Amino acid sequence: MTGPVNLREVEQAARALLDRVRDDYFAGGAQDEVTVRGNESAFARLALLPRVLTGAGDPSPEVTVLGERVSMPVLLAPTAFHELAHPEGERATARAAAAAGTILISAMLSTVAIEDIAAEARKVSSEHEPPIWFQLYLQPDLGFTEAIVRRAEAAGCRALVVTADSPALGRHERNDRNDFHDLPPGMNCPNLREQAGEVRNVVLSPEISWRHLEWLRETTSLPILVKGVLHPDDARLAADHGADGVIVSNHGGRQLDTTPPSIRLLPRIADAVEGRVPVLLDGGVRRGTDVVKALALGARAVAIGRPVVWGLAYDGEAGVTKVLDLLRREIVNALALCGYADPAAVRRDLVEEVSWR
Ligand SMILES: Cc1cc2nc3c(=O)[nH]c(=O)nc-3n(C[C@H](O)[C@H](O)[C@H](O)COP(=O)(O)O)c2cc1C
Ligand SMILES: CCCCCCC(=O)C(=O)O
Repeated sequence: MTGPVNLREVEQAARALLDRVRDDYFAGGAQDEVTVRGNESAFARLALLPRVLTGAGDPSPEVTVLGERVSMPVLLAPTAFHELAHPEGERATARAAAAAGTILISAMLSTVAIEDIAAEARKVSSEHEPPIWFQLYLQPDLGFTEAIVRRAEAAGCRALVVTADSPALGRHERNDRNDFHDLPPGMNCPNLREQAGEVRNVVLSPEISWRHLEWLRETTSLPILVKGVLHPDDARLAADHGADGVIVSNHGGRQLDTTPPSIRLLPRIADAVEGRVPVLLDGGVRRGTDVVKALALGARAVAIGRPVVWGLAYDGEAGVTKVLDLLRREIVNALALCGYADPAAVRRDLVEEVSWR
């Protein structure tokens, strides 16, 4: 294998290529970045306790998420502004996700229109429609929210992911230091056509509530997932309000700093929803063993954010493909070493708190 052999090496290679302002935007988090660091280090504080002589056979990492058969329990988390990482932006990401056979959660704040992202993904396979979900910041202007939902539906998106952890923007001191508050000239967000493509016209409002989710439930027949759930009661409320899934996420430590690492909250949330809806997780996933730990603790699948943009910055479509390929191989290897063939069969007793550190 030439080039990076794991996601950390892709990160290093990408970050060496990015200028300071873009690197800070992608890598950074809120305030002291306690949660950014915690998301990753929490995985290392969980140990794997493998079973032996299970005769499980060759692992297949395929899973089903909301009725979607995907090649592995890893989705691409929504991340904004891919043209900051590579000139092809979300076009390259969409092709890599489609080729890898997994779900791209396309950000509302993409630098390529959702129609063009979907068209790009379709170029990869004429046999089946590549699965794309659309991430939404619910806007107080429901007319605008409805218009963008209709665009996502018409583009063929198969689920909506409502980001619920953003009643305000987290305080990113790196961006303040770099005076980075807007996209560079020539870049915009074409999903915000009615808002002149301007990010500054997006409203992150503390008035958004469960009532808005109810409104969305009545407005669309697409499955809805609520992303950014950290409290078990909110996971229950999401299911009560008609959500079809929850994503345990602290936004990669970019919103409220000092929230717990998402993997720490996963078991409580899985217990709270009692199997009513699938639970997904993102934040700090960098290894196949991280994925297997999340499965054991109750996730149907995980999503990765920064590794995708780092893959994109490293080598465009090929870089994202590399990230997904590396992770897929690691998952197969981790499953085999743990004594499992089927990701859906992984049980909670595979994971233990580290007590020897
Ligand atoms: C550069 C960047 C941009 C992001 N943009 C969005 C976004 O537009 N909408 C959203 O819901 N989450 C966004 N996120 C959060 C991710 O969806 C995800 O929760 C987080 O990146 C997972 O952590 P990880 O980067 O450690 O994998 C963004 C994250 C990053 C790093
Ligand atoms: C005014 C909205 C800015 C959101 C930026 C995208 C995001 O969620 C992130 O960078 O994190």
